[in-house]
Amino acid sequence: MSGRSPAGPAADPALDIWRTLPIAQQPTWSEHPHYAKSVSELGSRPPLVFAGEVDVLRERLAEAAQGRAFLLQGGDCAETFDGATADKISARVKTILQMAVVLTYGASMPVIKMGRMAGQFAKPRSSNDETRDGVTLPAFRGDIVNGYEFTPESRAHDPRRMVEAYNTSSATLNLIRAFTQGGFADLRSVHSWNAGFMANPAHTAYEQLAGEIDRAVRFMDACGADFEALKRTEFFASHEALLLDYERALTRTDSRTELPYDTSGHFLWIGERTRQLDGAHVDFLSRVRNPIGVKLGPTTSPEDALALIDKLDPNREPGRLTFITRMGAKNIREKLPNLVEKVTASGAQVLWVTDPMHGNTVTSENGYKTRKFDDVMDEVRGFFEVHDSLGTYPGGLHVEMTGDDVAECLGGADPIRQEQFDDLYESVCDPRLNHKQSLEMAFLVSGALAKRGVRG
Ligand SMILES: O=C[C@H](O)[C@H](O)COP(=O)(O)O
Ligand SMILES: C=C(OP(=O)(O)O)C(=O)O
Ligand SMILES: [Mn+2]
Repeated sequence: MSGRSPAGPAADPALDIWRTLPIAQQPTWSEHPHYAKSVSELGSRPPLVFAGEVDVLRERLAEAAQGRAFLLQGGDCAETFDGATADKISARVKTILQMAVVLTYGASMPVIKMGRMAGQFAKPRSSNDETRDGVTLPAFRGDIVNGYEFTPESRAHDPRRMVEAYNTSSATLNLIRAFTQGGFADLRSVHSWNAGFMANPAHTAYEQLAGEIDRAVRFMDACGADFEALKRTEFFASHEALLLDYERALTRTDSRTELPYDTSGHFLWIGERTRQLDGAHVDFLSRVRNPIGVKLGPTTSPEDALALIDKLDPNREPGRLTFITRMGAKNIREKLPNLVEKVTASGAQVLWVTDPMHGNTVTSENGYKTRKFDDVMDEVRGFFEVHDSLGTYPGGLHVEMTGDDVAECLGGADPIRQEQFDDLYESVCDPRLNHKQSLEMAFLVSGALAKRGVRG
């Protein structure tokens, strides 16, 4: 792969300007005895991704920004060290590949496959603390910062966890690369996995679409399509670039271009809670060459969006900037049009993606953080409606999902009920769509994409 990065963090002093700016949602560990050693250890480790791969992704996202590809980005809210098992990783990759086949058929265009994987370990929180039975401890901020177990030892912020996050990301990425490059991703096998979903009587509504995909695959086979080439697929890694100690230490100068790339993942996004225009996150990410996403919640003004474009994509380069809107089903039809209109009128060509999860979180009657499948789908429909009415392109889907049979989100055709939460709720942060709910969403979105038709 081209784009080797020399060892050691990039030396450019501009990459440290963020240290002088207001910064939200960081651990308190700079005085920790292992802080300096952990950061320097990360700085000497090999990059997790290569600059050349990052450039390929930027080109793919540029296609999507121009209406010629669709982004599917999915994975855990919070990956965990214990959850990095072969079974769980492969189930998640498999589910994303299954969803992608269904979406590719509906969209009649390439689907860019991206995991919230191999680095999604840091969590912004609403509160610094958590209280249980009268005991207050620091909130869980993701395995890269502290442990989920509710004890003072586990909840203490420990910088050595950054090195463990790197090692876990490396193992995860190694397995993802093996799966997606080693024959596992063969289009025919991926399609055949969907037969399991279709065998469930709850899913008969999707029979026609599944039948059409089946005939299309058999038609390609009969025509002698080069299935050798379809045995491999591109798969990109992404996470929220929240923990700037980690991101900075993994930023390297690309030997081809002499430009800085954050080699912790191909695509990095700035969260809703850390997108302050004069804050550390926007500054740091403005200085790396990776494609960048920004989450936009319902309070985002068009002026905010335009200022973010000026800072993060001053050259108006398609593929550089993705806006991931997470408005909530109740808000999207009211709030999104103005943003899209003003951004489009400015001449910027960002990629618009919907995150239908984070604006739709509620607490179930029995006390679990959950989301209703119907609300999630309503936001997706609203996203399509808004873009259709403005003549702009709804370019992707960002979801919290797993390949496992968990019960965390309510509803779906084979409905999850809150009574199942006690036994099957596994997430350490936000509720994810389970395997079946994820596939169901893919069928529904595929139908919506097919209805739009290919618009040149
Ligand atoms: O994933 C997103 C945030 O980290 C999460 O929704 C915050 O959750 P909290 O409100 O429970 O802190
Ligand atoms: C923290 C997240 O989202 P947001 O920044 O949109 O709240 C997330 O994607 O898990
Ligand atoms: Mn989340």
